[in-house]
Amino acid sequence: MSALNIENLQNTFQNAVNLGGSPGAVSTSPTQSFMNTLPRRLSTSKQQKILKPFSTGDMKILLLENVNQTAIEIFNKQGYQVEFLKGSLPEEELIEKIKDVHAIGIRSKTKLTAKVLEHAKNLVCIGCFCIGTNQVDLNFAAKKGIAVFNSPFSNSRSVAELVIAEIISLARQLGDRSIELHTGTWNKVSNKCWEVRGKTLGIIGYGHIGSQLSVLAEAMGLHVIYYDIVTIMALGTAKQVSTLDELLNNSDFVSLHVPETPETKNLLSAPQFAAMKDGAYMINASRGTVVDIPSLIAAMKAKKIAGAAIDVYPAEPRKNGVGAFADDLNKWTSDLISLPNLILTPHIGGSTEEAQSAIGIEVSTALSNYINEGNSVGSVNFPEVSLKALNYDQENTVRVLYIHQNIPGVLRTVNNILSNHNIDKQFSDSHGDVAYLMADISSVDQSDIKEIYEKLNQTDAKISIRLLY
Ligand SMILES: NC(=O)c1ccc[n+]([C@@H]2O[C@H](COP(=O)([O-])OP(=O)(O)OC[C@H]3O[C@@H](n4cnc5c(N)ncnc54)[C@H](O)[C@@H]3O)[C@@H](O)[C@H]2O)c1
Ligand SMILES: O=C(O)CC[C@@H](O)C(=O)O
Repeated sequence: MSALNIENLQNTFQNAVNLGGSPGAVSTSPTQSFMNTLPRRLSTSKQQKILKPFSTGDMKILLLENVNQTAIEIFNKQGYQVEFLKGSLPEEELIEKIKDVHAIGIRSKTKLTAKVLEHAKNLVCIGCFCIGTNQVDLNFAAKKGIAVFNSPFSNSRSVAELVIAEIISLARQLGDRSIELHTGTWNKVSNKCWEVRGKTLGIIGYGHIGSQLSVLAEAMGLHVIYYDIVTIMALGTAKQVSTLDELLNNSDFVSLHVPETPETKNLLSAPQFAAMKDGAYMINASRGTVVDIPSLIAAMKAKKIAGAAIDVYPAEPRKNGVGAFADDLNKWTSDLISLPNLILTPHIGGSTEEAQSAIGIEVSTALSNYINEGNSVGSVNFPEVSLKALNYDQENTVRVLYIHQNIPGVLRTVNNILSNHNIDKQFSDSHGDVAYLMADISSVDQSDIKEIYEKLNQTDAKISIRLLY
């Protein structure tokens, strides 16, 4: 059973009575000012009706990992109950907490595995307040009817700027000079310190971040080459190369911007470091699994690699704190931190005020749109379906949200159930094994709603149902 279903029908009916289909009742619902801030996908001159067939105060949102204040404000304006925690939670605590929440907001550390999601009886949607979604079992979530949203590019610029800073810092050994001076050592050297002008930057993964980095790097006089599994239009004078080896053989700096996938695990390991130019530099701000760290340590000890910057690690601490980054987390930590010209940062590539604020707004808005209207556009694991917002002229109209197994004959069954009413609009799409039907049906009396719900609930293909009005 999904969240806002039969158990919530009492609330549903109560709320319907409260609203009474009348615009005057809007003051009991979330503020219109918030709704006005939502980027509307379809404009209408009529006042949009706010669809919320549940008591908003019963809507529970759990926000972990210090999700930005902008998100809390948006959810508060909706009238939802928001619980906010600064860190992520260990599995057992997460399982307890997730049991009764309707939406959860996380960043990169919270692992929403099948085991955890199995306990999420009321969960309607998940917000990843970041780019990466590898921390969520996306297929399992979809099969449970849980839509997952992320922020695909709000922190791309922040990551690209960090990498630019690191390219110059590595070329000038800035980290080491700074540490030395902090401890009283004056070490004025130019040996193996370089300008970046005229050097070659090799970018692995030319997506949102890689291509931003390309533009910034060219502005500083670097030549840019890139390797990607798909053919992508080059920006500026950058050039795509056809093999990873070609990139590694020709780059003074190699920067990784690929997602975590089975194919990118240990993408850079001993053979790839061997293929790099002598004295080259490596930067990884993608995911910790992409670089085989013991091989990097060996290549740096052998002076094959002259410096590296790492922002992401195979295992990362759940929260900030002294002593959190140690051998019990990743067994090679002591070995790694002893290396010269190595910049280590605690997964802060996307951690700027600008990025976090934009992500907070973007993801909380997507979740609110999905909760309130059923609009799944932008979901990363779900069919993307949307219908024009209903307006107050459309009395007695109910929006049916029916998530179901993608098997033949379902639409016929559903349309039979809805056939006593006028189906004003209908939109259905599928994504793998899961399909999502959204329909606005008119001429529905309050007394019909429970019956429609119960009939849909008895269909074999049903994953979850919500009725909004
Ligand atoms: N350090 C941070 O704080 C931080 C912040 C944001 C994103 N990230 C990470 O950076 C990654 C990239 O972000 P993005 O927004 O540029 O993603 P994106 O999806 O826009 O681009 C990724 C690119 O990698 C390519 N790619 C995939 N597999 C590849 C492979 N095996 N070899 C070569 N290319 C491959 C894709 O074709 C795509 O062009 C994210 O998935 C995330 O894990 C880290
Ligand atoms: O903010 C985070 O925890 C993750 C940042 C980054 O890795 C992302 O995927 O956007």
